[in-house]
Amino acid sequence: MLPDLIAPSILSADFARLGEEVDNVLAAGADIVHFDVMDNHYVPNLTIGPMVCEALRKHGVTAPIDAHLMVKPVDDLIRMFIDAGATYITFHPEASEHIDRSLQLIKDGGCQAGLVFNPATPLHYLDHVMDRIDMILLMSVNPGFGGQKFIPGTLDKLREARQRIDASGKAIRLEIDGGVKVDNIREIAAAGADTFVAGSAIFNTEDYRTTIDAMREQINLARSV
Ligand SMILES: O=C(CO)[C@H](O)[C@H](O)COP(=O)(O)O
Repeated sequence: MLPDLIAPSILSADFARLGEEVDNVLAAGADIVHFDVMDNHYVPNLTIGPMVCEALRKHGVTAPIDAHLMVKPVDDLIRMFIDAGATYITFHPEASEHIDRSLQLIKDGGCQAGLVFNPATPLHYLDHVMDRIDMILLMSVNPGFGGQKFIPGTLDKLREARQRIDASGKAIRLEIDGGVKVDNIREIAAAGADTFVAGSAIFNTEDYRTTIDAMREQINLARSV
C-alpha cells in the first residue's frame, strides 16, 4: 500500500483567508490540498476554479493540489487546471463524454489522473482504465456540500476498490471523501483507503494539528493489526 495521506478539503476553509488557511493546515501536518470544484450544474453548488488554484501556487503553496472536478463537461476545466498548477485531477466518469480521452488529457498535461465514484456509481467504470489512472476517489456522501454524514455502505465499496488495485499491481491511490472524522477514520483505513479527505472535521476545529495528529494515530492503529 502507498503511504497514507491526509487531504484537508478547503471547501470548509475560511475563503476570505484562503492562503493563510492552506498554509496553516499544511504546517499542521496535512499532506495534500483537496480542492473541490463545483459548477452548479453537475452538482447543486458553486465553488472555486482554476484562478484560485493558480493563486495558491503564486502564494507559495508547493504541496500537491488535488483538484476534484464536480463539473460537466470536464475537458475544458481539465486543461485549465493543468495550466493552474494542479497535481492530481480527478473527474466523474458519467460527466465525461469520452473517459479515456479525458484521462489522456490529464496525463499529457503532466498531472496524475483519477476517476471519482459517487455513492451509487458502480466501479465497473474502472474495467478498462486501471493502467491509465493514478487515483480512485470514492465519495462517501453525495457530492455538493461539506459537513454531510458518511454513508456506511461505502466501506464495502472501499474493500472492492482495494481488491481491484491490489490485483492490478499498480501504485494507484484510493481516496475517500465525505464525512471522514477522527472517530470513523480507523475503520475507513482498515477498509483500504490510503488518502483521506476531511473538510469540516479539520477546518471546524480550533487546532488543526491536534485533529490531524488524532486522525493519523487512528490510521496507524488500523495499520498495526
Ligand atoms: O467533495 C466534497 C463534497 O462534495 C467535500 O470534499 C467533502 O464533502 C468534504 O467535506 P466533509 O469532510 O465536511 O464531509
